[in-house]
Amino acid sequence: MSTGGDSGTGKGTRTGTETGTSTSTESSKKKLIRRYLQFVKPYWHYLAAIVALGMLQYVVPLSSPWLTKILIDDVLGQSDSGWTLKKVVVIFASIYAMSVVVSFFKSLLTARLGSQMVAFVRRQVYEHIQKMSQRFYDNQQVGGLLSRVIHDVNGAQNLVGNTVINVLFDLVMVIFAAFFLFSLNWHLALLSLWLLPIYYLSFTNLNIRIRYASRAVNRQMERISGVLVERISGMKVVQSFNGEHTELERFDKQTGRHINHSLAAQLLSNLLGRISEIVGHSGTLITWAVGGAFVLNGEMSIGSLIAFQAFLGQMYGPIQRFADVNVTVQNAMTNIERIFELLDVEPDVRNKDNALPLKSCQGDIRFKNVSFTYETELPAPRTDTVHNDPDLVELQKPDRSFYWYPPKTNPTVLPTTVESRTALESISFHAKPGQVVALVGPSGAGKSTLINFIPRFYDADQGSLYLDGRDIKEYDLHDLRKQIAVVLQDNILFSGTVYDNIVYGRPEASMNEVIEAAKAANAHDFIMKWEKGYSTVLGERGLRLSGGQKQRLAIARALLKDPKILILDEATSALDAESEAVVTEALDNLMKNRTTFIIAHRLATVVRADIILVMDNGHIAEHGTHEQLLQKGGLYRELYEKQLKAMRPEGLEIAEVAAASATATAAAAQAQQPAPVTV
Ligand SMILES: Nc1ncnc2c1ncn2[C@@H]1O[C@H](COP(=O)(O)OP(=O)(O)OP(=O)(O)O)[C@@H](O)[C@H]1O
Repeated sequence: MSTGGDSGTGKGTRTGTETGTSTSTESSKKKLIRRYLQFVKPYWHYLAAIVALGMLQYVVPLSSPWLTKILIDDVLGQSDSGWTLKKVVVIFASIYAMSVVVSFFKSLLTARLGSQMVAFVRRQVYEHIQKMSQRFYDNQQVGGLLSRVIHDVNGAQNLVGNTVINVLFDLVMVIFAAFFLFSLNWHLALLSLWLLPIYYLSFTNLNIRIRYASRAVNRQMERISGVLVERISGMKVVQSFNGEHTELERFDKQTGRHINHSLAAQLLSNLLGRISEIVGHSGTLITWAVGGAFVLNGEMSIGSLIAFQAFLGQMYGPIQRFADVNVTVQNAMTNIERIFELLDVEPDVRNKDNALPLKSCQGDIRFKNVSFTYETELPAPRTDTVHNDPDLVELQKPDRSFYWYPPKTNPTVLPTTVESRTALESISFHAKPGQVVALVGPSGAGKSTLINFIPRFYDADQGSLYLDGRDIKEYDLHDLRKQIAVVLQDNILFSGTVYDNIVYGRPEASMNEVIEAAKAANAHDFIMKWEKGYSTVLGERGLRLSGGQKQRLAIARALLKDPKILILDEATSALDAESEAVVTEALDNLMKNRTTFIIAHRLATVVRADIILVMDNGHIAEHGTHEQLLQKGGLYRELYEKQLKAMRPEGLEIAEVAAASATATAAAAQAQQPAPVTV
């Protein structure tokens, strides 16, 4: 076991690997925003229109103080400047009307920009995670991933949401307001704005803490969804062990932490808002006191003072609004960080640049010195808590010093440990086209791991795999997988109709081909017994079907694909005798003329296999045909006798069971002469 990671110095050191959603090396806020803008780029025309409308919208707050000044000094003060009450009111009315129309369209476009961008980003994230190998999924909780695809993508949208965009316009207005303030009375402007640097320092120093709290909020949300998805899918286990109370307690604890982090962010933001309020009020007080004195001394007109106050409001108003929406902004920034963290993880099973197309193949498979180690990345156990709770809060905090400059807010890397487990060591064998390779051996021996290399669910750490004499990594991954069908023990059927599930094997297949495949898989008859036949809708993961029915649909799906290579986890143990017979027949149909790798559970399969690989502790302990291995008297014979013993009815000797089993499989065995084993 080795440890890695960073204990929270704020330096993102790990780059993307598939062992986890490691932290992006993109560090600065600017880079983050620049990357984020790539998401906005396809919708630049919306953005341009929003900016144009935003500019128009600010005609109201910018022109109102001037018009008010004119109203007070020129119209009500009855100067002879040519302004009339009617003129001023008409201009006010036109500006207000324009503002309403502009606001309407701006909100409409902002909403459109947000929702289209969300769909675009979500698609990119989904496309990316589909490219990931199993190594990536080994280290992920489904709910955690969901949280990124749904929650973080939604949050990231807030950066182009109405409130935030308004704040950006507000900031532009601050510049205009400052200009008008200085042009009205620069002495007063300097006096009323001197508190701004204090606000800036408070802002930068509180902001980093808000960002850290937001990160903790999002990570905690990821944990909550991870556990929720796991527990909801395993509700049967929860209920059967009366685990509801414990689960609720855990949920309360997790959501409690989420609330605490959210409240911390809110509190900090609130504090910032109030500091900005104090600064704003102080500016206003100074203006009334000093500006009032100026008016009394005749150095300033009443209209100018009122206009000055209005512009000052437009200066401090946006600053305060920004402090208030800062939580949303910081949260959106951490959502974006988390999306990039995911997008930066490079898939470790990739297509070569000039990969060979593979239209058809013979199905000749050779493993040469293949070794593999699983690496599981886990959160480092905490040592500083009483309960050592695995999903406990963040360790990362900004260091405590007060910054006299804007502090860096690089994402931190959570400390992790990597557990390594060698699953296969130096595996070599050769399966000729059409041969059946049976994998037998004790639990945990490495049988499932071995078959995962053929469709490249994983790539071997050492050694190579050859298909028709070429390294499989040279072939186009998509083409390679077209040649292979996988039927697993726990076959997953998707929500949809029976037809949808079978045609998934080859989407361009005709209805007749689907029916033929279902017939060969012994599934047609039970499908036709249902009122809606092939249009019957299956529940999530095909829950409405029995184990045998599910398996036969999965076999039909594989048959429709018509692959040259077949991978089977032959699970018939859960089936009753009748189902086993029909599933066995379906499997036999499926295996015809294909190179088949089968994790064999039934004696009949093992006996008939061309090559039996007896796996033990990541090695091939023995190999050969059934007879050869029996004669050898090693691990295979031991396993074989154990299985016979388990099958033995009361009072029957092992030899008699073996004879019965041999008779049962004799016909099939005769049809298929064992081929010489080449290992
Ligand atoms: N995703 C994984 N991450 C870490 N270790 C794993 C993973 N999958 C399997 N292992 C480990 O690799 C070893 C081989 O497992 P594998 O599933 O290949 O065995 P198996 O022979 O198929 O067992 P079984 O017959 O019980 O299914 C075991 O020690 C197992 O704990």
